Amino acid sequence: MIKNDLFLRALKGESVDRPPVWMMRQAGRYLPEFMELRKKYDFFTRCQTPELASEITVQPIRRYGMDAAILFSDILVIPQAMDIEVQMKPNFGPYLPNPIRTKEDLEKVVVPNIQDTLGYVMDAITMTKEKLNDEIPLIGFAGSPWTILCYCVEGQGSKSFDKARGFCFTQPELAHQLLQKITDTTIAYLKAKVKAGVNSVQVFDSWGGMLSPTDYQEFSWPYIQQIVDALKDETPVIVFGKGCWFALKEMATSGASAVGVDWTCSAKNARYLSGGNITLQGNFDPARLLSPPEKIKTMVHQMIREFGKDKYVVNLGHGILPNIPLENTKAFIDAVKEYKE
Ligand SMILES: Cc1c2[nH]c(c1CCC(=O)O)Cc1[nH]c(c(CCC(=O)O)c1C)Cc1[nH]c(c(CCC(=O)O)c1C)Cc1[nH]c(c(C)c1CCC(=O)O)C2
Repeated sequence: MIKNDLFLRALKGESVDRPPVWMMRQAGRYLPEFMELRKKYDFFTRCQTPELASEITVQPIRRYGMDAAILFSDILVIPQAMDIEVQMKPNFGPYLPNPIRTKEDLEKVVVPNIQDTLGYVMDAITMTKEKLNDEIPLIGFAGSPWTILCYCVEGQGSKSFDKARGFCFTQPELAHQLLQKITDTTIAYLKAKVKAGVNSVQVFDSWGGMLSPTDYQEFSWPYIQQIVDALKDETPVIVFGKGCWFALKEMATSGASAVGVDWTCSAKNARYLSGGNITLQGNFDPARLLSPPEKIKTMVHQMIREFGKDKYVVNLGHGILPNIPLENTKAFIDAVKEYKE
């Protein structure tokens, strides 16, 4: 039994005294204690060593006391497990030297055995659960199949993922085959995470907003729906799509427990588009955390009033930026804890 279950109650839609709070990318580069470990170990060593991954996961909790922890890992461990080489290059980001562009490339992509390839993630979950000692829930995550395809085809990060989108329109059959392989792997992966002890999972469709609303319905949404269908009876599922306000209705009626929104969609509009009944999560502009702490508190209280304290999880609209002062993050979290109707 988890002592602080605010987050899980909000996902169930129960009434709470104040909404729960966590931050996307809360285990990250804005924390000096994270930067210390980053000096000593490269990115995938940090992901693959359960002692390090679990330590990094609890670092922000120790400092700020969020209402949920998110396991330190990356969405790109999935392509890695599928035999696609992924490097994390300093000052560059993800780099996949052999991107998937042809039928031959696709044939080499495997749907792996999860325990053999990603067993280290399950070990990190076990170790993190011990460290958290049932104080707060632990969130597991995966990228959406479309967002993973973006990296697999583009071979690196991009502002618009032109090659990935081009692949879908020039070779749609291959695109669907790749999306299905990623989906099958992701479902098995998330089920293993639940078995290992995570209390909820979030699907990050970080690049869903690169697609037109019509193409989203072909290349992204059906695969996320498969994941929700496969997981929803085992754990609460959160679907977050960056720039995907147009899909809020599908998301809200998919069987997911909550839907994440970014800051380009107002609370009012998000409630309207999602039908008004589902738990929403978001959507503070990450750059707003550069405001003075007192201002942050005012803005957070305003945001809670706009979303309403119930059926709401306070979060950023995307990941925290590396240059956010520590006291500003503290102001964000404290503002939620101090909130009173
Ligand atoms: C698109 C995406 C990726 N990874 C992720 C996404 C989806 C969420 C989002 O859109 O922000 C998800 C992710 N990546 C990481 C987490 C950890 C858990 C958390 O605190 O939220 C999560 C949930 C750690 C990480 N993943 C990465 C870092 C920074 C690199 C480092 O620590 O050396 C961290 C803390 C590396 C990464 N990983 C990825 C990129 C583009 C980069 C490099 C860009 C950058 O530097 O920010 C891919």
